[in-house]
Amino acid sequence: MSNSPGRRASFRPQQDETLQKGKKRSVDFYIVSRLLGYIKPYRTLVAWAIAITIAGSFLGPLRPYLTKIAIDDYIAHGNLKGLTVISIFLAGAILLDGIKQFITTWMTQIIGQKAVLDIRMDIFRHLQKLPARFYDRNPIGRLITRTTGDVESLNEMLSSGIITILGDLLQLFFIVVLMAWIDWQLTLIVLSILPLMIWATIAFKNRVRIAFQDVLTHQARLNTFFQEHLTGMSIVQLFNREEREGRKYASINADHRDANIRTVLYFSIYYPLIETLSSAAAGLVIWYSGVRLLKADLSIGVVISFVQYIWLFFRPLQHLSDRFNVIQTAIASSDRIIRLLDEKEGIEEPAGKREIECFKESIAFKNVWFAYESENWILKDISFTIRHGEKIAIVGATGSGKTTLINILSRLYPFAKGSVSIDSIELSDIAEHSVRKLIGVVMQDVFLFSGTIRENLAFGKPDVTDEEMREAARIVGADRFIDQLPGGYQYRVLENGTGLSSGQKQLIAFVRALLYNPEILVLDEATSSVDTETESLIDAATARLMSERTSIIIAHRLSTVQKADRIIVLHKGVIRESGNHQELLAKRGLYYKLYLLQHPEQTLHIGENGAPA
Ligand SMILES: Nc1ncnc2c1ncn2[C@@H]1O[C@H](COP(=O)(O)OP(=O)(O)OP(=O)(O)O)[C@@H](O)[C@H]1O
Repeated sequence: MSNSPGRRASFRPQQDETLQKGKKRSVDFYIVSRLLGYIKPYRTLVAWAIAITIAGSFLGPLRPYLTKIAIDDYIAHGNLKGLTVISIFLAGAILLDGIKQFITTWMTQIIGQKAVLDIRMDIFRHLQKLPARFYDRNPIGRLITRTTGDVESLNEMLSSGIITILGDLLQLFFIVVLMAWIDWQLTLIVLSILPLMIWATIAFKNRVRIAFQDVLTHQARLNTFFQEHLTGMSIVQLFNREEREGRKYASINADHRDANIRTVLYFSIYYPLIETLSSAAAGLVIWYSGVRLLKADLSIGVVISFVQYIWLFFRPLQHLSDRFNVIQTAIASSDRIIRLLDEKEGIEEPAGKREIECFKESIAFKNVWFAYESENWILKDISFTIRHGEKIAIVGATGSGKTTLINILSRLYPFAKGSVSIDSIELSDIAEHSVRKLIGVVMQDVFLFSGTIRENLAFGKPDVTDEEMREAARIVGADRFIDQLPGGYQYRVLENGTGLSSGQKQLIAFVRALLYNPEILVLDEATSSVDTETESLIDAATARLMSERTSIIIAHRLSTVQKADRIIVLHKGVIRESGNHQELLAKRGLYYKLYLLQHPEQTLHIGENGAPA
């Protein structure tokens, strides 16, 4: 029946497909227009490359035609002078064609490299603006693939794609015109193969496009896994996971290989097929030429020129399918790159944000609620005030939300409900860079870049003088160990501070923070234990860093906690207690329990009333 459910259902995919196609076309158009934006600065170079390609595209097709004239008009009539002249023309055409190829290759490569440099810069600048939330969702390996594999395939299109396609199309046009000019019947034989070839090319193109996308997806997975395991190699080794991680890698690697093999399979079918079709065309031309030669209806020059034309004709055709491939892959890559560049979440700061030059009065959290994911509240109804010059310690069990509190204050994550203000100005109304200038954060895990100690210390203040740097290192107490390093301040730190102890890295982070000289210091104290000497060094350094500065410290060590003007006790995202060390001990509440848990040896020193003896 015509209106059976099955029949009706069959309409849907078709409609969807049409919609999809329409959407895809507009997406492709959008991508192309964005890419053109990157080419625009080099339009003069592009114009030259196009002009030279157009001007030189007849040189290749001219060669068989000149060969035909040489044979039929001069060799056949024993005209040596004519033969010499035509040979000079032929040599000139070959030479000019070579020069044209050199110039266009050189120019298109330059255009590609320049545009790709701009794209890479845009990606990097954009990544620097993206918020922490974005990095929670996107594995580093995938992002690395954007600036390597994806940018590379884009480079291939920009440098060898479009202009070469134009050259190939023009060459095909001239070849067909010259062939038809010489002999239309033989031309029809050559063209008769074309439908088959176009069909094979389209079928190949579609399959290879999908397969290439698959390869890139697997490539990103491979990179993510590889990058993650290189970073965490010591954990892999310490937990004896080499074998199992090796197996996991083998599986991802095998998927990548299979995806590649699929593309190779299509190529290994397509190229011999095209070869066979071209040979079939050549065979047909030779057979038909033979028939006409026997009837003395054709000259030998025509036959030789056509044999040359067949190879000239099918080569650009083959090139074209290659180029379309490059373009398809590059469009898929561009789509991913442009989607990344269009990622606007949290990066567009509306104009008119306030600048704060200095911190005068207080930081106030009022009924702040925060969740990393939907309604899974990590901070619940947090309210507290920090006055200028106060030193606040935040304590609480692991996972209670201490770091999250700091993440909110330094605007790494936006909060959902409530208000956070600095000097009565809403945090969200202050320009991001102004907040970050005001607040200096020392993270628990110190991150150092590969480079010299000096470069790492000057990260927040690039124009720092040697004297200032030495003075800051002296204040923090880092000068002694830095001086003992080979090369001192010029000592090269390896990636992420490898080669330095965790205590040394802490001290470097302190000097870096001191040089940045923020009005509000936020310090996530390291939990890893260091030897007693370094401990006392870090203790003293912390005290110096905090002195005469509003400080908020996630405190793990008793000495820091005791020195704080006020301690905020967090428990499962809620402020449970607040007060100074003695007040909180006297309360015998959560702080008291935490304190005893971390410092059982201190029990004896606590008097009956809860105050330290
Ligand atoms: N980027 C994130 N995405 C999702 N959840 C997160 C993220 N960072 C932290 N969390 C979750 O938020 C909660 C609070 O984490 P937070 O790092 O603030 O705790 P903390 O008190 O600083 O702990 P610790 O003392 O162990 O450093 C934890 O349950 C943690 O799993």
